[in-house]
Amino acid sequence: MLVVDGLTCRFGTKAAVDNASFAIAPGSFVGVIGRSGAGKSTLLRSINRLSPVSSGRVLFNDLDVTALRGRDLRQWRARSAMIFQQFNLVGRLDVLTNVLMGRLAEIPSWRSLAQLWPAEDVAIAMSALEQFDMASLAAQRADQLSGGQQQRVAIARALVQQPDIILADEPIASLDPRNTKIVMDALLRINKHFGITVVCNLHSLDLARSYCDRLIGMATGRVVFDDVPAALTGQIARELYDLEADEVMDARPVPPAAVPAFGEAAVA
Ligand SMILES: Nc1ncnc2c1ncn2[C@@H]1O[C@H](COP(=O)(O)OP(=O)(O)OP(=O)(O)O)[C@@H](O)[C@H]1O
Repeated sequence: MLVVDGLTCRFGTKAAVDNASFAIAPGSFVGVIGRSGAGKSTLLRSINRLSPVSSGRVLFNDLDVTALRGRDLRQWRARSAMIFQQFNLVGRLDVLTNVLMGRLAEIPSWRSLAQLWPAEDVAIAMSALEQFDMASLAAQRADQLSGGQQQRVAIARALVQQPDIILADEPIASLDPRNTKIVMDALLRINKHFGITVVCNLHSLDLARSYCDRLIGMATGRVVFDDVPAALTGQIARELYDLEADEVMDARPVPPAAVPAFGEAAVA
């Protein structure tokens, strides 16, 4: 169970996250929604401890995440894998090595510096790539891939961390509709097949309603909505986005997300 308890993250006098509290049960697929600047990224980054916490706590089971330092903090960052909008791959390295980076917390640094990856880790990384139809591209430089392919490599890297939770910070913001679906389906498969909790910042309400089993709505740093997608009325959406409801609630929802089996993703 992930518990966010009175979490506040300040930048100067501005509270990017303001007294946020909620609990997320294992295996959930939670969407964090809200307009630009609402505090979604800061919330995810503070759970991973990439952004500093001003007050309040993040707890994971018995672990006080906010109090972690040094090696314990590094281990938490491996257990709470981040996926970023801009993929954050090392472009000059091949795909397999990028995925193996997800194993860094498990192996001595001299081995990774010398790129002496244990055979078992190579097998884990290749298996992750296979699950996203990316194994044939293992030797290719990461910067030669399309955006959708790069994000699948980033998801494979997150998966080999064997995380308890994946924190995806607008993972589809730079992708076209086809790759958006491929990447969201990949996150859904990880969630349903491995039971890994996914918390995903999304701009699109339609995607959030299609893929998530719960939505947390933020406005000016505060949690102002926390419920199942069906409870998100046009009125609440209008308040969240400060727009006319029909501007944010598409009348044609994205087709419901059936959970695709591994290996079904098309190579983009
Ligand atoms: N490192 C920082 N230094 C100063 N202010 C910051 C920093 N990071 C975020 N902020 C501010 O905190 C607020 C929340 O930003 P955040 O990026 O968390 O929002 P968001 O909902 O993720 O927005 P977007 O959807 O545009 O990414 C914004 O006003 C932003 O300018």
